[in-house]
Amino acid sequence: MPIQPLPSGLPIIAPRAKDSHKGTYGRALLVGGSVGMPGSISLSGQACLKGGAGLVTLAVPDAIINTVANFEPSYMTWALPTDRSGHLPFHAKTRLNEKLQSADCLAVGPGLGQSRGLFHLVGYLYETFANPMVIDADGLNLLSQRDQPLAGRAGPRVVTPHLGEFRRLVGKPHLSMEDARTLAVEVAQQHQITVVLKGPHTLVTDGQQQWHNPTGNPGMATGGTGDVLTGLVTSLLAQSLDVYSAAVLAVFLHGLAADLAIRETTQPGLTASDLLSFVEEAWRDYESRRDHFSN
Ligand SMILES: NC(=O)C1=CN([C@@H]2O[C@H](COP(=O)(O)OP(=O)(O)OC[C@H]3O[C@@H](n4cnc5c(N)ncnc54)[C@H](O)[C@@H]3O)[C@@H](O)[C@H]2O)[C@@H](O)CC1
Ligand SMILES: Nc1ncnc2c1ncn2[C@@H]1O[C@H](COP(=O)(O)OP(=O)(O)O)[C@@H](O)[C@H]1O
Ligand SMILES: [Mg+2]
Repeated sequence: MPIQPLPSGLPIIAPRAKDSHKGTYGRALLVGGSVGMPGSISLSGQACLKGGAGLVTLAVPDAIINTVANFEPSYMTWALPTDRSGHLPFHAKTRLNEKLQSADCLAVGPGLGQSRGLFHLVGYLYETFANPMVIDADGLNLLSQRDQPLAGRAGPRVVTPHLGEFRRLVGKPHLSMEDARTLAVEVAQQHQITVVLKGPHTLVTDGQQQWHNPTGNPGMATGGTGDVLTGLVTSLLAQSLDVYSAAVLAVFLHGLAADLAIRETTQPGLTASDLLSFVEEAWRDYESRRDHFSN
């Protein structure tokens, strides 16, 4: 089959400069995890590495730090306190602040769980972190509990809800996917953020532009695939893409990885870990199509 061009509107990343080093590709900090959910933040961290970030640090409750560290030697970990319910307490922000100062970008949410302390912690990060930030999963559920969930951002923001999370964010429990896609554009425009409304043909919008993703398949309907996407978006933010471009390219590569994966696995058999291992194939496909049509 002839090589297909990349879809128009897809961000094109230049090949790596020969003299580049890990500092060139950014420092990403990911906050998440709780007792019982160490896996999701690890999936995000591994995806952040596979996406090409230079340095990846996972800030997690100290009760799960050994488990999280044992999943993957290539990221660093940063221990935060654990409260009696197995979550990060609000006062974790003191130790978190030490790492936030050197973070080029931040992701918050995978496996975080929910508590009063976390409600305040996530709101604090949303309103004070000046660099780009991705909010996913319980990070979104916690923002949803605020009077004005998406108001007061301190820097560029990407939110990555599935339909259930989007319904909570906008306070409309019965919203259809079709109406959610329309409302997502309005929400993005109102708050000047990027919204990634996940599902078949994920929508990415910053209120002005829209991307309807052509890649992906129902094999992705399995726990943890969204956590992988969070890591990929964060990775591209670390590499200095703007929030909209980072979201579009991450969503495209994520779906492409799944499309390549099911040639070798099956849709029912696809796991989030399999998806991770096909991110490299997705990069290879992207680079070969980019290079083929670059002249
Ligand atoms: N390995 C792990 O530790 C995993 C942990 N996870 C964490 O579990 C926590 C809860 O995440 P959930 O997504 O399960 O939370 P939700 O409370 O949003 O549960 C999902 C539910 O929402 C409903 N829903 C409606 N429309 C949907 C749509 N389009 N896509 C998906 N669900 C839809 C479904 O009925 C589904 O049962 C998060 O912190 C998340 O990061 C999950 O990511 C799964 C993997
Ligand atoms: N039927 C489908 N077709 C294409 N992509 C899908 C389908 N179902 C789920 N996905 C994708 O899988 C991911 C699921 O994310 P999410 O629901 O947050 O999972 P989790 O929280 O378990 O990690 C999203 O990127 C979504 O677009
Ligand atoms: Mg999710």
